[in-house]
Amino acid sequence: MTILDQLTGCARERTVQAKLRISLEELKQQALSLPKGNFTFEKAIKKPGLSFICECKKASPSKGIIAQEFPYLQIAKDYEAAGADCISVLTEPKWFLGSDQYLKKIADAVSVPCLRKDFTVDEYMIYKAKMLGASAVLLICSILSEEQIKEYISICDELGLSALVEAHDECEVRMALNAGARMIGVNNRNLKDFSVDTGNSRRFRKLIPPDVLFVSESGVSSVEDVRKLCEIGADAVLIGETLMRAENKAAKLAELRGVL
Ligand SMILES: O=P(O)(O)OC[C@@H](O)[C@@H](O)c1c[nH]c2ccccc12
Repeated sequence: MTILDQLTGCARERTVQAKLRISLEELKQQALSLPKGNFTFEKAIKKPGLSFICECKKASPSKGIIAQEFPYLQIAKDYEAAGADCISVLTEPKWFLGSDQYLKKIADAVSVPCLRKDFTVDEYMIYKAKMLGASAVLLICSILSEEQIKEYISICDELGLSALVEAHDECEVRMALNAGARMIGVNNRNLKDFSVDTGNSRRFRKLIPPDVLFVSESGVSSVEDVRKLCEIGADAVLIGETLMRAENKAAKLAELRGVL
């Protein structure tokens, strides 16, 4: 079994457990009774220039523990103060050591839009993301069918959430486009073997039409990486590990944004 199979299996199991506490119908009703979102995540990325999505992540399956100390609220506030356009929060508990509560507390404390970074395998998780204060959810092509992506995008539309549809190869980019994605994240990391190649973003950029937002995800570690991604016309970069390992996150973000 690959790690991706295990991650999706766990996400299904978490959903089964959560449904015992609150049924899908009840959660759906609660989520739909909240004020509709305003697609703020997409809007933040649409602004001219390269946008920065900064990630709060304690650990990952490929790197183990990345941050021994994890004052997630302070990290999120530092990101915001240093000019992050959006914040990505891992909620997957087992491999990424994330938590729904991290997202809820961060979304309450900052005014930039937050992405629920998790392995969405059930519509339940989208309603839950809304309840937690997220402005966007991640839909990973390699674990979903085109039909599911379509269906989940329409649930997001109903809630005013943005969907970041993640693709790792040409076939998945086409699948995302066919499903009506307005925002595609090209993952430079292969979730099957964890190899990283920022050339993915360069290769797939031309497949993505100009009216679809293009986010380059993973493995961005230097000003040079950022400059190259800017050159190919990325709308945003999603950076986790590089920021999480930096002692001074604000300074690191300023350096990557070219402000220093
Ligand atoms: O830490 P990095 O290499 O900067 O990567 C961030 C982000 O792209 C990565 O965490 C990620 C990309 N796709 C995912 C899907 C699930 C969990 C995590 C991810």
